Amino acid sequence: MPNDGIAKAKVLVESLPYLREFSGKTLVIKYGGHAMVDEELKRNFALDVILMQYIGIRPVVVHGGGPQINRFLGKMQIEPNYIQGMRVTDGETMDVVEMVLVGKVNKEIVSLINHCGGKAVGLSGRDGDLVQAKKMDMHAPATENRPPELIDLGRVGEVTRVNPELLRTLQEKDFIPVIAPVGVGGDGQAFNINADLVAGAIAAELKALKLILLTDVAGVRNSQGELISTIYREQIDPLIAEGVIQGGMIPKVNCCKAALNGGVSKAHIIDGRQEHAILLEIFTHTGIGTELVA
Ligand SMILES: Nc1ncnc2c1ncn2[C@@H]1O[C@H](COP(=O)(O)OP(=O)(O)O)[C@@H](O)[C@H]1O
Ligand SMILES: CC(=O)N[C@@H](CCC(=O)OP(=O)(O)O)C(=O)O
Repeated sequence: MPNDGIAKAKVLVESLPYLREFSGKTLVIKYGGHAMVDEELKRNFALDVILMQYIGIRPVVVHGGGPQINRFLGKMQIEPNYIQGMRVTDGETMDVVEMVLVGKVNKEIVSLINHCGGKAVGLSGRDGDLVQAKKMDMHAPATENRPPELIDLGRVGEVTRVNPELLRTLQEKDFIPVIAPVGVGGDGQAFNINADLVAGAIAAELKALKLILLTDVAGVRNSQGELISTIYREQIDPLIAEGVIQGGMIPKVNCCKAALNGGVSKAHIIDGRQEHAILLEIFTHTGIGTELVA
C-alpha cells in the first residue's frame, strides 16, 4: 500500500474519537469577512461545512462582511469609522450594511454551499424574529477627571434575545442555517450587530458544543506577540484592560465569554485564511489557534 494511502487512513482513525463526540451536536461557525479571501478558500470553507454535516454534526454559520461593506462605502465616498471594533452606523450606512450583508454576502455563501452539494438556507436576524436587538450602549473608559462617557454608535445593536425556533426547525430537516448579523429592534427596525456577538449569542442559545471564530490572525497574541494557545474565562477581562487585546479582537473574546457563560464548552479563534482551518481545529489532537475555556 502506498505511504500516502496509509497516512490518509491514519488521519481518519485519528478523527474517530472526535466523530463520536461531535455526532448530533451543534457547532456554530463565525465566518469573518477577512477570511473570505479568494474563491478557493471560500470553496474549501463550504466543503468543510458540508463534510461536518454529512458526518452528523449540526453546523450553524454566522457570517461577517466588514471589508465587503467598506468596499461598498468606498464607492460612495463614505469613510468607515470604528470605535472599539464597532462600526459607527448612521441611517445611510445601515442601508449599505443590510444591502451588502443580507443581499450579497449571505446569498453568496448560501449559493456556494448549495453548489458544492450542501443544503443551506440564508437568514438575517430579522427573519422569524431570530436575533432581537436593542441599541448598544458603549462607554468611553473613565479617566481621572472624566466619568465614563456614553458613545452614540447610531444603529449599532446588541442582542437581547435569540429565537431558536426557526433554527431548530431547519436543523431537524438537515438544512445548514447561514445567518447575516442584522438584528430586529422592538420597533421592527434593523440593527447592525457585530457578527462575533451574534455568533456568541446563537451558540449560547443553542447550547452549542463549540463556537469557532474564523478570522485573519493565527489567534490571540500576548504582549510579546506570541500566540496564546489557551485562555481561561477569567483571563479575558484583564487582557482587555491591559490593552493586550484591542480593536476587532475585543468583540471576539467577549462573545466567547458570553458563549462560555451560556454553557458552550469551548470557543476557538483560528486563522480562516488557512486551508481547511475548521477541520484541522476540530479533528486533530493538536488543533490550531487559541482555545477559550471556562
Ligand atoms: N491580542 C491580539 N491578538 C490578535 N489580534 C489582535 C489582538 N488585539 C487586536 N487584534 C486585532 O484584531 C483583528 C481581528 O479582528 P477583526 O479585524 O474585526 O476580524 P474579523 O473581520 O475576522 O471579525 C486582528 O487582525 C488584529 O489586528
Ligand atoms: C457593529 C458592527 O461593527 N457590525 C459589523 C457587521 C459585520 C461584521 O461583523 O463583519 P466581520 O466579522 O467581517 O468584521 C460591521 O458593520 O462591519
